Amino acid sequence: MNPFESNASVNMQGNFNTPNTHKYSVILPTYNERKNLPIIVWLLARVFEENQLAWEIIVVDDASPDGTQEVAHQLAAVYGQDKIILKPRAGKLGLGTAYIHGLNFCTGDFVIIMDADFSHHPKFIPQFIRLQQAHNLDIVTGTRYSSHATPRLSEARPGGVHGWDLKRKLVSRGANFLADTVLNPGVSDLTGSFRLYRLPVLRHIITLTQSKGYVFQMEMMVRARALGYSVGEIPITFVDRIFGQSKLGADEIVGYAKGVWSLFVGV
Ligand SMILES: Nc1nc2c(ncn2[C@@H]2O[C@H](COP(=O)(O)OP(=O)(O)O[C@H]3O[C@H](CO)[C@@H](O)[C@H](O)[C@@H]3O)[C@@H](O)[C@H]2O)c(=O)[nH]1
Ligand SMILES: [Mg+2]
Repeated sequence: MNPFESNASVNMQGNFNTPNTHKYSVILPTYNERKNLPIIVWLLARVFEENQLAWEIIVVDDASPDGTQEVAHQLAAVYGQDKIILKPRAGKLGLGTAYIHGLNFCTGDFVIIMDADFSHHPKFIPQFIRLQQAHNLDIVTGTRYSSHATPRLSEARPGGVHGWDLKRKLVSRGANFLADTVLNPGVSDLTGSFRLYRLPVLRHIITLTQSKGYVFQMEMMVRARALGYSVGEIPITFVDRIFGQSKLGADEIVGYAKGVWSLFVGV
């Protein structure tokens, strides 16, 4: 292992050694996240400021009836219009297209996509960034499972899930098992959506991706691997939301199986 790599992994938990002049854009898709948005924004701002990183958050709200957008406006007034950028849509158009929409407004060098309900804790972001920098990666993905990446690009400990019932755990495991077996992209958490992308890489993959809903994450990763982009994995603990409800329904599960099938036929 060269000294640069060993250095980088030793410092995975600490502060950055050299000034990081990159800018990080977070795309936060929201649907009825009025109670969660202020806290996730506060946590994100703290992580970025503590690590002296340039940042912005693009909130893509799909006309949430609970008043999420009013909260986003208030947050923009507090943190600055250049930091909290609300880019709403007229109705609930799905998670995949929310990322596509948000990406149009990102001005960073890297894009982080994550959920707004604390299932993806911002505390993991510095680890994503360190792994990306240590190996000049195109993508770093959070994993709730045991990493499939080479040990160099991951960590031995597995991630985890808290707060899901057995049915939801089986749906997630089954979805990953199905795509892993049929498409074999070599990434352990295909359905997870806590990821860091190099901006042009995300733009490239997103133009090829056809899915609209939750299946989007899986299709993005399968396409990234097929295109030869480098992917590292960071174990994360996914904690189910406290406020509000998941928007994953039976139609999304059917859409997922269809997505695996069309990639199998087409990739
Ligand atoms: N703008 C927009 N946002 C949406 C939509 N649907 C969901 N969201 C937002 O997307 C995030 C995730 O939605 P949840 O409803 O909380 O998803 P989940 O069931 O917890 O699913 C999680 O795990 C899945 C895999 O196991 C992931 O595929 C999914 O992305 C998410 O991480 C939340 O911030 C939610 O407000 C939509 O149609 N439009
Ligand atoms: Mg959730």
